Amino acid sequence: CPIEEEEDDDDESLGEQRSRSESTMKTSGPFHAVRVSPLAPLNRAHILLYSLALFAALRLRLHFPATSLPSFLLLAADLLLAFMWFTYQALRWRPVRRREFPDRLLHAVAPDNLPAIDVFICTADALREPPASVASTALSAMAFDYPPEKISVYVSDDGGSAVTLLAFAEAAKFARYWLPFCRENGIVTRSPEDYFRSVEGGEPETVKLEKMFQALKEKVEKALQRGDICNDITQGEEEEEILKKWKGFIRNDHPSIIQVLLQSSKDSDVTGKPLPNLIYVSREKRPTSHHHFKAGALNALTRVSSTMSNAPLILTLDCDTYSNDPRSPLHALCYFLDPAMSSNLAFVQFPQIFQGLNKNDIYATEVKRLYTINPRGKDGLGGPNYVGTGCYFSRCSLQGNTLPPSLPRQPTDSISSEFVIRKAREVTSCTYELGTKWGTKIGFRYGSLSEDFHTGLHLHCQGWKSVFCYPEKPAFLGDVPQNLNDVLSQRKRWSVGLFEVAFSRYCPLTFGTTKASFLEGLSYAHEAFWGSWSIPITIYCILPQLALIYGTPLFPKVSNPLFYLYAYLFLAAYVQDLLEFLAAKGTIRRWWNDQRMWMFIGLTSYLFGTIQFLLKKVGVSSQGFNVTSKVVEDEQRERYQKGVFDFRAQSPFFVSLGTVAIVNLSSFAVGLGRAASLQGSLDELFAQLFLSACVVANCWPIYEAMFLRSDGGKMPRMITVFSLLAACFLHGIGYLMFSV
Ligand SMILES: O=c1ccn([C@@H]2O[C@H](COP(=O)(O)OP(=O)(O)O[C@H]3O[C@H](CO)[C@@H](O)[C@H](O)[C@H]3O)[C@@H](O)[C@H]2O)c(=O)[nH]1
Ligand SMILES: [Mn+2]
Repeated sequence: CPIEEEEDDDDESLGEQRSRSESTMKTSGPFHAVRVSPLAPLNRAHILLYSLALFAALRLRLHFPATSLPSFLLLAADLLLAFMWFTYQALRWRPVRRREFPDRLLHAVAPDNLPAIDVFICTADALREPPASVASTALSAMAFDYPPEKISVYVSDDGGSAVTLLAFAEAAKFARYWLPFCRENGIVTRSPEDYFRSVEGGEPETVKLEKMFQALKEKVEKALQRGDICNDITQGEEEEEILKKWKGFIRNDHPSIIQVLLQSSKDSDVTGKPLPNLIYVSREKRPTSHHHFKAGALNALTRVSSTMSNAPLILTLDCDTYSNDPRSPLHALCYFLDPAMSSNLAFVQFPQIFQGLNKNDIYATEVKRLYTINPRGKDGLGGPNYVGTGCYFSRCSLQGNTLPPSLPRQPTDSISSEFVIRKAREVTSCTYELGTKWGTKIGFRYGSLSEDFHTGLHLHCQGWKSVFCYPEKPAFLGDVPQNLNDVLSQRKRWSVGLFEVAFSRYCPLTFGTTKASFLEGLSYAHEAFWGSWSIPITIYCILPQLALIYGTPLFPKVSNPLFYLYAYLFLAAYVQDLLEFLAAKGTIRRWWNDQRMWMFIGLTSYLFGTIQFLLKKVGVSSQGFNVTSKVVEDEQRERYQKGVFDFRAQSPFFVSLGTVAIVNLSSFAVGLGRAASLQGSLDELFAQLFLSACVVANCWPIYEAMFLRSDGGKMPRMITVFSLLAACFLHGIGYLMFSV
């Protein structure tokens, strides 16, 4: 019985409303409420106005003879901008906000009746994803405020590393102390790594646990450095026995390795309470068979867990996404246990929120639009995208209702019985999926490097719904890449993955709009075609600037009333973007960096991603899933924390950025010169001069890195030279285009 639509427009903030309702309405009432944004009507009115202006501007472009190359390019750019704008409006149509009342839920549902939860944690590279941190993420989920015997944590190790198994074997021992410690002291940050980062010393109990965790970390690090686990690292026969499983195998060629590290029915913590199940899984890998990256790993875990705990709910977590609020399961259950929703609710997605961002978020790694603004927009249509982590699924949405709920087994069989382990190994073998619907019709979907986007789209198209759950206190926190090259590479992977969906038979524009709903399809299309931002961004960052150098006007004069049409289109887009950003608790400085990174990403990740995707289409190259590194060197971390750009990499991305920076600097200088000396040219060329000025302002960190800095994060000399050469080349093209 949820409140379907509660359009109360009082001034109370959501937080206040929540605490008030929770304290006064403990007895009964719905578990959650939803409210449509009061801005929705305003958004719709603005959509109308803006689309009229857009239409007029496109007509104007068509009027110029599109025979000349520059007008043709500008027309192409404008059409793409219009397309991206249009698809985005679906997200502004009906944004909603929700809130949950977990206390009411606890009041209404006895602990015995709470459903079991299987937690999936993926890791893929012991060097880029430190195993002790992965174990810390697992511990944070094991320590949920939830009956421990109802929690099972499964870790998928695609990195095929004995060190990860060691870290988990150690974590299993540490859990005996850690879980009661959290419970008894009311600790909220239950990832030990993050808890001890913020808390130092204190009670003897705290100091003791800190020492234990430190010892765990050191042991794991020692093993990592050695690259081998010797007897002096392991302790006791039991651990040696466990680690033997990895003897003689390498990461891309090994059988399934499955180890039950904790078993709720047998193992208990130091106070005698049961512990959650903890299971290590490294699915079979052979060089000859495709493993489908993270989606493959998640599907393997889905099947392994169905042979063991088979919980009706599944939480997926990336190895760096630790729980920051032990009550997140209860928030999710406020939806899953609502009979009005549960029948077609596939998943409850929490936002991705990150720790360790620098003050002004120079690389815009918060990705506010993707992770917090857009999901609210989608939530009003049929539900947010799945974003890969911090998401509770109903198992049926992944496995289909047709599947037998569990394998036939004796109730007396424990999850570590020979029979169950044999089954689990069977379902994680390389050949198990051949000829099945895994990855196509059921489970996490294959065929895209953005498996999360792809899976969410499929579920919505099958008629499932989802919910965006955004409690005041971040439920999960993750890591961000801390240098520019890593950020740009990550976004390139995303854009390729999204293109793979956009140009498949599941294109959101056709498949999405018809199978889900028109607006949902549009909103999915907006993200699927992200990579195509590269075309208008590149054109607008180069072409008008070259024309300016040669004195060719491409936009109406300031004295022409049509100039105001362009001014409106430009300003309204940026101002609306800014307002939305601020409304989502952003700051102006962060917004500025966000729009700068949009431009940088367009000129690099999206551009290279588009090219790579095309090459892949014609069969030239293909890319795997490059795991983002979660290890940061001290020097880099320091630079990042100071908010200084890091260009220390021989990266082709930087040549692209450097070239655009130089072209704009020169056109801005020439343009200013023209405006000062030639009468009337400011009137004619103002729009282009303004555009150059904007790009120059955005490129400021690049000029610094090329010409002013001397620290380790400056632009490599070679990259500066290549950029200068490329800029000269572009000037030559400009000469041919505008002067001959
Ligand atoms: O073959 C693989 C590759 C990756 N992973 C895991 O996938 C997760 C995400 O990888 P990461 O390198 O951190 O990628 P990001 O770009 O930071 O991740 C975002 O984008 C991914 C899709 O590209 C989503 O899967 C993630 O949930 C989302 O946070 C990590 O836990 C990896 O261990 C695997 O398990 N197997
Ligand atoms: Mn990540």
